[in-house]
Amino acid sequence: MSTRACPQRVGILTGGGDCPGLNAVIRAVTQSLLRQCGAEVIGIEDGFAGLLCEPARARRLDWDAVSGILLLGGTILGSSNRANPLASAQATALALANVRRLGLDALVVIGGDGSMTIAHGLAQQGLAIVGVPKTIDNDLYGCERSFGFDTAVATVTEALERIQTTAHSHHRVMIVETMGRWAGWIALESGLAGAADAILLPELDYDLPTLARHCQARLQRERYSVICIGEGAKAQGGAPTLQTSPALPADGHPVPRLGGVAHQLSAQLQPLLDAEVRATVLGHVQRGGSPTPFDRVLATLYGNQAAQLLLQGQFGCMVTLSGGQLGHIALAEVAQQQRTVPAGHPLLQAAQQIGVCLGQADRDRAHRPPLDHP
Ligand SMILES: Nc1ncnc2c1ncn2[C@@H]1O[C@H](COP(=O)(O)OP(=O)(O)OP(=O)(O)O)[C@@H](O)[C@H]1O
Ligand SMILES: O=P(O)(O)OC[C@H]1O[C@](O)(CO)[C@@H](O)[C@@H]1O
Ligand SMILES: [Mg+2]
Repeated sequence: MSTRACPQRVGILTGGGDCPGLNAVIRAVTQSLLRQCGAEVIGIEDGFAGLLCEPARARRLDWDAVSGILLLGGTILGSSNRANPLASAQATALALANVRRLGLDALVVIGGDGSMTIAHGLAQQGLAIVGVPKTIDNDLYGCERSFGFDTAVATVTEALERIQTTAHSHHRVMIVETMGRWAGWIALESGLAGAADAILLPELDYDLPTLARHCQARLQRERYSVICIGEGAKAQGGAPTLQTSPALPADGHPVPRLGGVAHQLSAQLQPLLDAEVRATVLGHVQRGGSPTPFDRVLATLYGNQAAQLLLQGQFGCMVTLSGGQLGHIALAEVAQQQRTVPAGHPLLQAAQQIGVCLGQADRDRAHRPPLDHP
């Protein structure tokens, strides 16, 4: 982290997959800077893709530009989860040249782990950067809550509630697949909130016979079952379910595209159960729509905190929430890291203790109720 004089012309971009609350951050950064030091705020369009255009695609953000956007989902600036200024020396040079041409003396990068890795690389080249932790996946190192996660959990929870009633009516086993890449936070929290009988995470490879026994026991008691599975989950000894990605641009960094594990699991489970199995992949609906009140507040706090760091001349860092307190962490610590669900996390313990199947043979069998359980 470094300290310099307070910047007068600040760029802001949104990188990675969009998520609810991006506009709330853009608004808070802009309003805070305009009000506190009259800095000019320049919005870069489509994330790092806009910074890699000749000329860069950017526009000025004033009070009017950010008025009324707090409630809006998505990002008024656009985003890209494919462009990468670190992919080649030419791309890095172009990004740095564009920052100079735009006259920016600092840049706010609102993004996830990939965007923070890029931000760190650019900071190492001398750019004054402050990061803001964005992602529905909640997988950013050093930060206990990224904005967007709460809204995604609310959306998945509502979906699980709806799936419960149709599962009950048709006496089916219903599998609901969430996003989250290699972190199971969305599946875990929404699975608990939406009363899933089994929660399967990328962090805990599931044992198919254990899961089948759990569902079968549940079918005999309740005649239906709901499984919530994170897209990065896999069976013990199996491989993650990947989609074919469209061709990347020449300067792109390949990020595997997940999705479809619910259909794999459905095919694995069906022969083992006495009920029909169905799969629902929730997909991008989890990223859309207006942020929850919690995410509006969190995103506003994060945006304002980013502005305060800029005003203090604190760069090369990302805003954080830790122990419920706002703070910041060096980008060097965040880059190339992911925050997955650790073994023994209190939510895992609680889930297992109340009888939710996590697909783990020994633990779940020890607590499996007898088939004639009332
Ligand atoms: N390990 C990495 N090193 C360098 N660049 C990366 C890395 N991982 C991802 N990127 C690049 O970062 C950009 C955004 O990555 P990614 O799609 O993971 O989004 P993100 O910012 O992490 O947000 P989210 O994961 O919430 O969508 C992409 O351009 C990708 O090429
Ligand atoms: O928009 P795309 O490229 O399909 O990305 C989907 C991925 O982005 C996220 O929504 C956010 O990182 C992941 O949960 C998901 O795997
Ligand atoms: Mg990411």
